[in-house]
Amino acid sequence: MHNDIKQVLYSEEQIQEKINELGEVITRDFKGKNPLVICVLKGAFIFMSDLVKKIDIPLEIDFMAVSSYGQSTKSSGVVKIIKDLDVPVEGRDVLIVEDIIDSGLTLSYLVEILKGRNALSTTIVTLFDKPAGRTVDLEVDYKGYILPNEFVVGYGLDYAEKYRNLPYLGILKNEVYSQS
Ligand SMILES: O=P(O)(O)OC[C@H]1O[C@H](OP(=O)(O)OP(=O)(O)O)[C@H](O)[C@@H]1O
Ligand code: HPA
Ligand SMILES: [Mg+2]
Repeated sequence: MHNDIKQVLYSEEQIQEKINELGEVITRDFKGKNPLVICVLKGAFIFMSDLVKKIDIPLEIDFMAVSSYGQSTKSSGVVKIIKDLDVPVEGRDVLIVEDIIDSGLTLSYLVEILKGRNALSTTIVTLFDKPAGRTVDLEVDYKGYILPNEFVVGYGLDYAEKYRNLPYLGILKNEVYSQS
């Protein structure tokens, strides 16, 4: 285990099991459709790559980079688009792939943008959900694990851009925050 981590919440194996389950359900629910699967960068990049391998229907992928946390453990409340999609979403069934939903601000903003561009449908899949952090109403279609109200890192999630490469999800030691 990394020296800055005080507790592992979900191991690599547990995460893969959950992704297998999510992939099966999504495969069943999207049969006959050709969804555009959107990865919300950066955090969702590992989940996206593991999940699409478990979705057994034709699909296309695209990427959008947004950021609201910066170097902090609290959302700035302002969601910035850093990279937009390459393809139009008009008339498409869109599946948005997110690593974590906390306040809900990032996704409520994204869903509004995609609806404004006339997506046929918008569906959300998140690997982790922190319902206690929510400040806006958001309907989430598929959730992996429900988390306690703690700042977590690993499996794509960062603190100040670090720890994304940890293969598990963990909680940082308190002194890591106080040092920065
Ligand atoms: O529900 P919210 O409170 O909006 O939080 C969730 C969002 O915050 C994180 O992204 P961040 O803005 O840190 O960018 P990153 O993915 O590049 O780390 C995470 O990856 C989600 O996209
Ligand atoms: N960890 C990392 N990034 C995040 C979190 C978290 O707990 N919540 C929202 N973005
Ligand atoms: Mg982040």
